[in-house]
Amino acid sequence: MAQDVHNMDQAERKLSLETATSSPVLKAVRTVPVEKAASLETLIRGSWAPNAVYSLCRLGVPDALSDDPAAATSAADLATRLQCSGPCLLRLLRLCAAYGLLVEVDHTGKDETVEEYRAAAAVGGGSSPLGPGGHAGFATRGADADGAGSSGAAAPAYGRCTAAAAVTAGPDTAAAGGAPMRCDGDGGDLVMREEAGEQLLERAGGAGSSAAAGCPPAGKAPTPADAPRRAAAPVCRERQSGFYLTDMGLMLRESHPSQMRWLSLMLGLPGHYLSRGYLYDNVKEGRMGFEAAFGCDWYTYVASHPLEGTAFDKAMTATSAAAAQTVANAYDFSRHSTVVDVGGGQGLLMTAILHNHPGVQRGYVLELPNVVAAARRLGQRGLEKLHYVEADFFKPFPVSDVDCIVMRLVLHDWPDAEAAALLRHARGALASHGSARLVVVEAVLPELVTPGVGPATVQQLEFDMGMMLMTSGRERSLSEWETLLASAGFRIEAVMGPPQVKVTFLVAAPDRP
Ligand SMILES: C[S@@+](CC[C@H](N)C(=O)[O-])C[C@H]1O[C@@H](n2cnc3c(N)ncnc32)[C@H](O)[C@@H]1O
Repeated sequence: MAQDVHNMDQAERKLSLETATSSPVLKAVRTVPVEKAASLETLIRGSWAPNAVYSLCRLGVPDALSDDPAAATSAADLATRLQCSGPCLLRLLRLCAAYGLLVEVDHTGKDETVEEYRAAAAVGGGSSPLGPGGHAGFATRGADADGAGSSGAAAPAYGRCTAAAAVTAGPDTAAAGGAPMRCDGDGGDLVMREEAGEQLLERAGGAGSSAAAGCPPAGKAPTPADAPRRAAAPVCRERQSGFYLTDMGLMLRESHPSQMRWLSLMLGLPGHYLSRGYLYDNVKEGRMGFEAAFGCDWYTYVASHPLEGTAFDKAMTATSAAAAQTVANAYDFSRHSTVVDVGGGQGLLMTAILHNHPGVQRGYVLELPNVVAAARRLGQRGLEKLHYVEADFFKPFPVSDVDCIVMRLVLHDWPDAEAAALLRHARGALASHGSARLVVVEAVLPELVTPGVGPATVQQLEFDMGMMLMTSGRERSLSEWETLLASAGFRIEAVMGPPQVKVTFLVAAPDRP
């Protein structure tokens, strides 16, 4: 009979795997070390990071949270300001704090350690009032050491939790949908634990300690005399004063020049997030996952979804910032008089080219009408040479006799047939003199993926999945780039740039100028 591996501990699982592999029936099956199962589980579960950061940004946490540890805020206070669920926000903040990059918990307060809590509880005659885990950010001020604030506020009734529910969360917690504590008041030892974002005070066994821990027996209403006892066992005190933003978290603020917030919004909004659920359909049917999910292509979709459209355009700009300088510095655009950035987004790369190469006389950004409108609203002051041109790059370009065409992260959006069509239009727009060039800035995949490829290659392969799902596009190896470019009349002259994701660039010349 099949064993239930979910209920086995690691040793049992290993044994079971070994038994299975020594069985004559299964002898072809290799022994799999248990650690590999753990790695596989990690891979399967994946990371919550994109969704967590997206939610953080969408809620407005980076703008509401201080970056000063001294001004750390409880989740409950923050939730009140942001009008969201305190317990849920607490859990989200804890996860982000665990990721260790965006948010930290202030540990500098004077609050007691777990041991001190236990000692305090023992002095008061109770045991283990604090359950596993801290409870940072809960506004549990009802039982400060001096007893102040442990009001006999109307106790919410939770099952058998009656009188002692007077040990409630502070007033701000309630406003934030916070966590009143519950307790069984029938004489067992009391421990706190967390469940569904709430702190629970519950009976762990033993007798007679509940009152000492602050809970009168069930059915007995709290009396003023209960207050000092609650104070003696400080089950309700915050251990940590709250959360604050790290330097990296600061970059997620709306006003931060890096604009990285938009990348997290783009990746967390339905267009990107839901289409991942269609990976199977994409592979099974060869049909673009995005279209299976939304019934249209990505660019049609963003034209009628302004938040996603804006997030996409700004995310492109945000992730282009470093690359724009790299590209503008690494290739000598000053050899050309007219440069066109096809699908150039909001014009960041063209701006860098014009700044770095005063010899360039005119810079054009060819883009879809909605992107051009948004880019014009942004405005690039002092750049008279920069022109935004509405265009559909699947039609002949509205510019001609161009010295240099640059395309960054445009061709990877499209399958070979469309990419070749686009390239033919580019070929048609280039001047016929011998120095006209096409500069393609894209990732270059290895020809062969060997074991132990580095994180940059893994990232490229992940981008490849994204392209497949979102636009039927693809990342390409050098030989694939050669074939594609040749099909539109170009030959690669040079492969330049650091071997990093998306900043390798291919300089191509028309094969018959
Ligand atoms: C992946 S983004 C790259 C943007 C920019 N080159 C960069 O590096 O940040 C592709 C760009 O192609 C533009 N685009 C898509 N379809 C287009 C079309 N048919 N005609 C013109 N531009 C188009 C999109 O608006 C988008 O800005």
